[in-house]
Amino acid sequence: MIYTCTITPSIDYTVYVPEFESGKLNRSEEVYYYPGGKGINVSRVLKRLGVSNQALGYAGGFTGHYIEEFLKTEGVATDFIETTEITRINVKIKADEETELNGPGPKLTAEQLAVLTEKVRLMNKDDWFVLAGSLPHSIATEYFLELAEICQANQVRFVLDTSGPALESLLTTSVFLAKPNQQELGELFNVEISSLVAAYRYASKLVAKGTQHVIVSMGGDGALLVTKDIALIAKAPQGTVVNTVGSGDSLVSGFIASYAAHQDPALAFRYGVASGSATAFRSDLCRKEDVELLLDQVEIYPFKEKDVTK
Ligand SMILES: Nc1ncnc2c1ncn2[C@@H]1O[C@H](COP(=O)(O)OP(=O)(O)OP(=O)(O)O)[C@@H](O)[C@H]1O
Ligand SMILES: O=P(O)(O)OC[C@@]1(O)O[C@H](CO)[C@@H](O)[C@@H]1O
Repeated sequence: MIYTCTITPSIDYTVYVPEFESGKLNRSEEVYYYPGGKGINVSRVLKRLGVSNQALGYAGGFTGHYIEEFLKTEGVATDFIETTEITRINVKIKADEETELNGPGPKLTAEQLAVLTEKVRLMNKDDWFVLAGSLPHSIATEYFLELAEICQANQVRFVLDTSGPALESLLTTSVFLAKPNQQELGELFNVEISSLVAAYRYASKLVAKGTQHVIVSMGGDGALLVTKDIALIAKAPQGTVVNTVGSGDSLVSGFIASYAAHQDPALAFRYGVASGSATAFRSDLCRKEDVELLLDQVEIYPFKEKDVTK
């Protein structure tokens, strides 16, 4: 089974406005209330790609209830641990530019954290554990390290799509897939990554530390996959961008869905990039038919440092 885990879910209140002026009253006639948070997006896309999975994490209050009901109507299995705190609402403003306002994550008790640990303990070598989204600063990094170590001991495939201080420590454990975007990769090393060569060099450092597959996503420029055996660049398909929120999560879902079926990282990379772009071209997350239409438009070629000028 594939388990996703979102410590900090959200409702993504997504508003489209022709123009957005900060400091003024802006009115929108098109709004959506999507269940969000990175692990939840991974779950929703996996389900759309025909891969059954279960969404774990924490949810509470009327917003948490809304998320659970929404996922139920889409056929996504959930097993959230209830919080007394209301799950956050993240605001996504779609105007000429995309502006986001994300709320803080929940404050969790030791008992609530222990419930998740016990769920992870029950996973085995046929399972995947996808830890995605921000990890509240109030939770010690050691807690997440313990989850990673349990995965390692039980040969659970551990996928990481998070940012912040815990990420660096977690990347010293046995990670199956990490998907930082360019900025997140830079933050890990305290550098700005502005070229493919730099992305390759820093991704290689993560591979050297033990991460099996590193995908550096680069928005409309595509993505880079580095493993100990291969380095591939994917150019993203062209299209009309509607809403890029969740495109990185869709990349992760597409990679996992294809890898679980074929165990071929290059194939999975193509499927992942097509999934990411298919989401960028929709208001909500991608559907399987969108992904399959884009597959042939993803150009993939080997990365060779000497051939790359930027
Ligand atoms: N403008 C775009 N045009 C085409 N494809 C895009 C565009 N933006 C994103 N994508 C696709 O989605 C993938 C992931 O995008 P990105 O690097 O923005 O992820 P991210 O920063 O993790 O996003 P998020 O956190 O919103 O999920 C890219 O590798 C690409 O395939
Ligand atoms: O605040 P975090 O946890 O870093 O990111 C949360 C979030 O921006 O990420 C998803 C898109 O990737 C959205 O659904 C959600 O609102």
